[in-house]
Amino acid sequence: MRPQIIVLYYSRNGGTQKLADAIATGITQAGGDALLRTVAAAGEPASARDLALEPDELGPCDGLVMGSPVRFGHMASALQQFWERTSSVWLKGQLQGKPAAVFTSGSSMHSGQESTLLAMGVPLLHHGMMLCGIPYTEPAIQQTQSGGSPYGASHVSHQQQTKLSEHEYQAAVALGKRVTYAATALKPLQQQGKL
Ligand SMILES: Cc1cc2nc3c(=O)[nH]c(=O)nc-3n(C[C@H](O)[C@H](O)[C@H](O)COP(=O)(O)O)c2cc1C
Repeated sequence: MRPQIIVLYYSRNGGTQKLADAIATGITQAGGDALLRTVAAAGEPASARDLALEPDELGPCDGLVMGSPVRFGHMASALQQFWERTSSVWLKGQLQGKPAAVFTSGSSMHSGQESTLLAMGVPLLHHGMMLCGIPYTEPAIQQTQSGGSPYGASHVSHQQQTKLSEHEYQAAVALGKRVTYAATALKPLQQQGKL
């Protein structure tokens, strides 16, 4: 069976959603199925395109990639609130030993992308997930003049520009592939409870 990878994101203006789509492309190219899911923020309409993720969908997945806009150097509260609904998943260890990765969109350089990426990894580590970054052997990480980092995929949106640069796109595709290959490789050990 093809690895089922959840791409969970929140996006108000579309930049983070563009990264989610590039990551989904990488997942598909690596032989997996990308399940694009979102969360609704209080006072905002639900996504017209992707379903809202419910915690009970986490158990069957083989990996998860999570993305958020930068919100004062941190992830959006809608995503934090989602993780606060996952205690039963955590108690059963349903994400333990599965690969994960993170991505973000922020309006300018040096204004919180790295702190947001690192903060998003924290709940995933609490769930026992195996966090993947993007290695420096990926040319886009070496060459980018905007987003893309060893901590995860990213986009610099400057005045709400949602179009990804070529390097941002390539880094996001590479991250989707890496999580999918990791899910394929880890699944036997994960199912035996060795991770
Ligand atoms: C409340 C708020 C706080 C924000 N804080 C930051 C920030 O700390 N650093 C930054 O680069 N952008 C910040 N932004 C801008 C968004 O992160 C940026 O526009 C992002 O690309 C939006 O992603 P989206 O297109 O997926 O909605 C903030 C935006 C809002 C509304």
